[in-house]
Amino acid sequence: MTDAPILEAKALCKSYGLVQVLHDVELSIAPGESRVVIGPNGAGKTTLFKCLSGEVPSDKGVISLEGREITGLRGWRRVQMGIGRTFQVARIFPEMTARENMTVAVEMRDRLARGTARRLFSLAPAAELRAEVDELMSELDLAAAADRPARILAHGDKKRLELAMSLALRPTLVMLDEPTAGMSPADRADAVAMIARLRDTHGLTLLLTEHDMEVVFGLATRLTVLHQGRIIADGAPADVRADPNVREVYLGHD
Ligand SMILES: Nc1ncnc2c1ncn2[C@@H]1O[C@H](COP(=O)(O)OP(=O)(O)OP(=O)(O)O)[C@@H](O)[C@H]1O
Repeated sequence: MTDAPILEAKALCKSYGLVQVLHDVELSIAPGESRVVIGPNGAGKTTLFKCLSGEVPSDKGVISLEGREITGLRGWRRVQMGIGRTFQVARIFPEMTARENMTVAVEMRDRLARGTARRLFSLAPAAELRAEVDELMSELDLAAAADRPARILAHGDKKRLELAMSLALRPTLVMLDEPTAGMSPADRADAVAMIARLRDTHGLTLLLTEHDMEVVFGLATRLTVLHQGRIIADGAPADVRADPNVREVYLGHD
């Protein structure tokens, strides 16, 4: 692991109207880290993700990806540069089958790489792309759901499909916004094991938000605590867990 950060945010600020949601947020994520951002509801975690991924513009501050400034870049450019993202509610194409969803993602990655993204999609990609779709679907336990419309998939299948689609874009950093939200405890444990396995096999750096403490401490190599839009702690999970200030505003409520 080198010390040069994959993702860095400096003095990041964001307001919605008159309400300032992020105050001078500083974040530095090293390659191979699994960083989990925790904090009470409304702390600004999703807003931070949106600013980092380019879904909303930040008002002030600088964001860099592998040393290159990305602050003003649109979301799709950041995806192209290696940021993958999943959402609290899975964003998939509901009327297409799981396999068609995957095909769109794999084809898009291939077309962006070859500069042919504007051509019409046929959903009949080359054999090697079809093989890649099959491989990713079986890696994420989606083979049985492949030919079902995405809208009727079970909750966990939808979340895994969205994750598989983001992996199809071959990201270096994957941002997961509450990846186990709405799951049963058993499904949560499976999701943690799968995320850890994917991280290791694909060599991913992870940035997550999560409320479930078993998930947090099961995945985090480093924790950042956000409270009212400010970072109040950042460090090794055991140190953050023991921090009296963190216990006061968040962890002590468990
Ligand atoms: N589009 C928006 N317009 C106005 N205010 C917003 C908007 N999005 C979020 N907010 C406000 O910004 C604050 C931070 O919200 P955000 O969703 O980032 O918090 P969070 O830490 O992700 O919360 P949760 O854990 O509940 O998902 C909240 O007070 C929220 O009401």
